[in-house]
Amino acid sequence: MTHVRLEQVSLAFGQGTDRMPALERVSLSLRRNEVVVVLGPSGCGKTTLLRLVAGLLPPDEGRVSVDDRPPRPGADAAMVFQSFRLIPWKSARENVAFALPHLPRAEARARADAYLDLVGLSRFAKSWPAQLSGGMRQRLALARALAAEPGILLMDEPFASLDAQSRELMQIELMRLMERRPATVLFVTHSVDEALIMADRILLMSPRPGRVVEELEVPFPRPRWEGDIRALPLYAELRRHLWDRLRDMVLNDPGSDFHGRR
Ligand SMILES: Nc1ncnc2c1ncn2[C@@H]1O[C@H](COP(=O)(O)OP(=O)(O)OP(=O)(O)O)[C@@H](O)[C@H]1O
Repeated sequence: MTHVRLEQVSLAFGQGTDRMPALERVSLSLRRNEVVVVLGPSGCGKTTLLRLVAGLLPPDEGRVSVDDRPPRPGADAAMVFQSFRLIPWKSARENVAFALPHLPRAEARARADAYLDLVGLSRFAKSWPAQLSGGMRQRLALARALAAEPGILLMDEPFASLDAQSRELMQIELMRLMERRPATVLFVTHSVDEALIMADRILLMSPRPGRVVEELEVPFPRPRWEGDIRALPLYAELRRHLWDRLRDMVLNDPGSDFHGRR
């Protein structure tokens, strides 16, 4: 049942007296096909956490495992970034096919087309990234990640650079995609609303060093795009609670620009 596990993971960056702990004794487990959102202020180690799960960084202490084995970089998980990271001189189809180097070319193109169709970009297979809107580029980045058919999707503030409307539409799009192609999702955001809309479970992290300070099951039924869960009294209550905790963390963090401001 447990897909991803971190046990007492600590990690520091830098050397000697400049050494700074980024994560301290972080333990968590993700169930298969669960959507877990990591919410926390800047610098609390959210991106570092994703890189550990991807197997791109080894922990200094503790253990990271995927299906009880060390994570295999590039094989267990695919990442989606805020900055899209598309190749500007390749078409949409080629951008997706590029993520499938192990497949024969014709098969990679066919798989790319299937995933472009899944995210509603079939008509734009031959377009360059620069010809697409921000929301379309993010859908393309999502198609590229999904085309590798990963068991784990690691999403680093994927919708943060989109306008408010595209962001809400992409949240719904991702939820719909996850119903058709389930994956274990670890999703990083600064947005309390995004966390409450997307998550089965929210992990709240504190900064310097990053620790998981609270775990919250999000009880709203799915699908969440039918009706507006934001109108529910429980939504307002959870939102308030998360905001209060985030604000206190930032105001009490000597490393924050907002330290001490009330
Ligand atoms: N390669 C690195 N070398 C040195 N320090 C690093 C490195 N990567 C991260 N850090 C430091 O580790 C801490 C955690 O960084 P991380 O990027 O994981 O935080 P984050 O929560 O994702 O931040 P943000 O919300 O601002 O993106 C920060 O203090 C950061 O400066």
